[in-house]
Amino acid sequence: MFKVLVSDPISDLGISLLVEASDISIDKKTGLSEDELVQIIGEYDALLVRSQTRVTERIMTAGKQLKVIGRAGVGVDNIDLEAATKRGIVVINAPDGNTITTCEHTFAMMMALARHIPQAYLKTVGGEWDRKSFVGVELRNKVLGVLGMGRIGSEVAARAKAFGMTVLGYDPFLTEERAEKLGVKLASVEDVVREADFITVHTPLTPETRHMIGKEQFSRIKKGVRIINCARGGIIDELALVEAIDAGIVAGAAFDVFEEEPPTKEHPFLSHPKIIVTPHLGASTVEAQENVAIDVSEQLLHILRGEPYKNAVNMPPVPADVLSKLEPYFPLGVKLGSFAAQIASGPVKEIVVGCSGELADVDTQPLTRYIVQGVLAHHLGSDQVNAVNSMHLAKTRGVNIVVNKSHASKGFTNLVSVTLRTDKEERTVAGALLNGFGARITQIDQYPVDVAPEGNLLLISHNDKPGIIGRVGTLLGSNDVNIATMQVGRKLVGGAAIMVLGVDKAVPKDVIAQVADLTDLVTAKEIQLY
Ligand SMILES: NC(=O)c1ccc[n+]([C@@H]2O[C@H](COP(=O)([O-])OP(=O)(O)OC[C@H]3O[C@@H](n4cnc5c(N)ncnc54)[C@H](O)[C@@H]3O)[C@@H](O)[C@H]2O)c1
Ligand SMILES: O=C(O)[C@H](O)COP(=O)(O)O
Repeated sequence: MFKVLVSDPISDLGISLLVEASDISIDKKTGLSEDELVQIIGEYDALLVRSQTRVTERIMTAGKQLKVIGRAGVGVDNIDLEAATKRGIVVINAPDGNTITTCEHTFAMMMALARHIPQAYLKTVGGEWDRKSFVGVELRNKVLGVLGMGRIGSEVAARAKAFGMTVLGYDPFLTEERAEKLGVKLASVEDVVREADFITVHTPLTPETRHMIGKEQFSRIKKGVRIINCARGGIIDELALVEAIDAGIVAGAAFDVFEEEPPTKEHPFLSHPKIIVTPHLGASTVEAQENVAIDVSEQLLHILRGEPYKNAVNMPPVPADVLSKLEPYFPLGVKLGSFAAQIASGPVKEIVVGCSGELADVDTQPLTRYIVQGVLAHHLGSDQVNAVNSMHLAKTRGVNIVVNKSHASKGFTNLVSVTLRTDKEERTVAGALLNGFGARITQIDQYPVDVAPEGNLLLISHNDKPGIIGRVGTLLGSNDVNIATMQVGRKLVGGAAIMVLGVDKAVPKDVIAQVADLTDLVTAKEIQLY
């Protein structure tokens, strides 16, 4: 008999599959503290949660029998994935079940914002008949900017067209062809900021999307814009937004999510007349809750019964003999993928994985999964992509995967390479494991290099002229950026060259811009590998 603990409010109908299973016993105990969960988790084989329960390492350590954590919903930012993976606990989610519901909530918020419905309701039930203060705007003929064109963003775009809106879409994986299919104009964040009358965000919260609409964007944003966030708190800078509304730049905002949930009573959104809020209700419909609970219950049963399953967001099973040969290359694969994703511009269309040397004789499919994970995680969020779901995600986003194998490995025992083909360019990174030195990046595009793939790196392309290294060093030094390592690579004396600097901390964006402005510099790009 497997014991399942349900620790958040989850649809009864959705989990009826579990309730009716003869080999499952279910306990529902919601609203428990971490201490209370630690006390009881030891007797359970599975834990079923939404976003309220924070599944910490402490809880997992106490969960000696725990085999699976099921998230009835999309985001797994409340679950310590690393701790789960370390303990071999499979984490599964239900990414599709609440897409439509959240899309519809986005429209509910957009229309409530356009027509001041919450404010008008409050006055009316308070006994006032105020028909002057709440003149709204139509959606028809307005420009909607959608940042994040994944599951929810694409559904929002489709419905916006029915309202007669022009949709500008931005997503690192959105190609011209897909945009055309969706009836969306492919745009940049900058286009959206300058042109949109309504902006809605549908990305995960990642280092890249954090404050993607912040002070800087508000300084250029179209006057009178209205902003909606039904994705994750923190994608829009909350304080900068309040300032922009108070300055008369932004007309209003509708938020379902907050940087800190629940927000404190003093949070400026809660008393602002032009901001409407809901308490993270995006996924809260009868239908969505049934869908996600059914999805996650089905998978949970498969895992407990030792059957194949989908949507695991953490650990992939790899056969022991393959694992022993490939495992040392997994972290290198993720970093090569991430490095390539960070230097390539434009939507990725194809990932070409090269495995040469002794690896040519091994089934390198698991390694490919890690490389693809590295590429996708940069854009989709590291909590959403892992070696189990990376190939599936690449497929659903129309990214083609090609694997080339060869015994010729340029003097290395094994050489792993990643080439990204985008709409705009082709970029290559290769690496190897060197005896006594660990993982190294051995090639960036056509340049041979020797770089440890870790921490903050600065990749500079420049003309091979005397004095350039000194100018870069002086500029970074004067901005308190310490250079820990340096590598230069070139093909021809005096020709195009690259410089890879390892720096002790993240380099501020304005300093990178100053580096890029130096004479004989072509491009400067920061890469973070953790
Ligand atoms: N409010 C709620 O209750 C609720 C409900 C469901 C989902 N969500 C959240 O909504 C978000 C979207 O969910 P989804 O199911 O559509 O996810 P998804 O993975 O299908 O889509 C996210 C998209 O964001 C894109 N993206 C990543 N970085 C980007 C960037 N810098 N700029 C532009 N786009 C970028 C990705 O390429 C991807 O296509 C997630 O954060 C999810 O957790 C919230
Ligand atoms: O990521 C999600 O699925 C949503 O944020 C919904 O979260 P919830 O299940 O707590 O409503």
